Amino acid sequence: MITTSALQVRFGDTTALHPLDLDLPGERIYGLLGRNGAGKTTLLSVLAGFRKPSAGAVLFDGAPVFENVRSTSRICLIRDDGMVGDGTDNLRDVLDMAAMLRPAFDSGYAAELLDRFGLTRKQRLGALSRGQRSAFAIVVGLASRAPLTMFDEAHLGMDAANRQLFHDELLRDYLAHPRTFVLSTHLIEEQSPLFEQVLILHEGRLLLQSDLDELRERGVSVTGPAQVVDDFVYGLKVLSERTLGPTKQVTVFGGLDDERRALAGRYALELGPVAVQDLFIHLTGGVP
Ligand SMILES: Nc1ncnc2c1ncn2[C@@H]1O[C@H](COP(=O)(O)OP(=O)(O)OP(=O)(O)O)[C@@H](O)[C@H]1O
Repeated sequence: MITTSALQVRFGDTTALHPLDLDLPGERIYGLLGRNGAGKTTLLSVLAGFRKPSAGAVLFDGAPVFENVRSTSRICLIRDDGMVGDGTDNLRDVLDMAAMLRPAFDSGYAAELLDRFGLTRKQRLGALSRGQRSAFAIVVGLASRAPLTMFDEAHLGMDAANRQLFHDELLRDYLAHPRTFVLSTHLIEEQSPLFEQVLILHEGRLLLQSDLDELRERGVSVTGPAQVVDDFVYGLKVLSERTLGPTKQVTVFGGLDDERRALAGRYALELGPVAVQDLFIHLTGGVP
């Protein structure tokens, strides 16, 4: 369980995090979303004990995090630069070091993942491509089996197949070894199926904490013949529209009452869950 109380981070005149009270029960997968500069990296850094808060507290399973080795050995933050060691180290050295520092590190699992990402232990960290560096950082993050594992845009540069492998492995290993994951991402549609809960930070404040299912019920997608859809959504709050030939899909904010649902049935319109990305853009102020 992670708890923050009145957690604040300031950089000179900039307040990156306004007093923040969070309660994140353990053994869940959290998605951390926010526009550029919203405070995601700052939050993850203080949760991991990399940075001292300007005020307030962070507790992991009831114990403070900053300068507390007992807590930090159980927390793993993979940063967006993917640098999990010194550039001159080869991957074997980095894995050996991680195994030494992290009580739950599984070297066999790391070897298996390394192989699946097409990496070898002899490669030098500094000589990996951007996507390979991210893949290696993910190997370290997953094999650490840290009770709190956080990935800050860890997929940067990875191709679609490797991102899929990351998502599949994360889910598989989470089910086999339940622990808490926090994933910060801008790939909202791609990663949201992984999330049990979504946190949205906006301008250094927690705008929303919601189960994914509840979030998706905040809107509806309506699909059908363009003119029928336009008539149906008249007067509703439209978040986005997509047209494909004669077919149109419109995302509306808010639920539909029984009368409107019956009407949709009568006109054979297809109703579906809302795209999290559409909601996110709406909730964080729309397209500039
Ligand atoms: N070292 C720093 N010195 C000064 N200001 C900083 C520093 N790090 C972050 N900030 C500021 O704090 C705010 C939050 O930054 P942060 O990196 O946490 O955002 P983010 O949500 O991770 O953004 P992005 O999605 O662009 O990575 C921004 O206004 C940023 O300019």
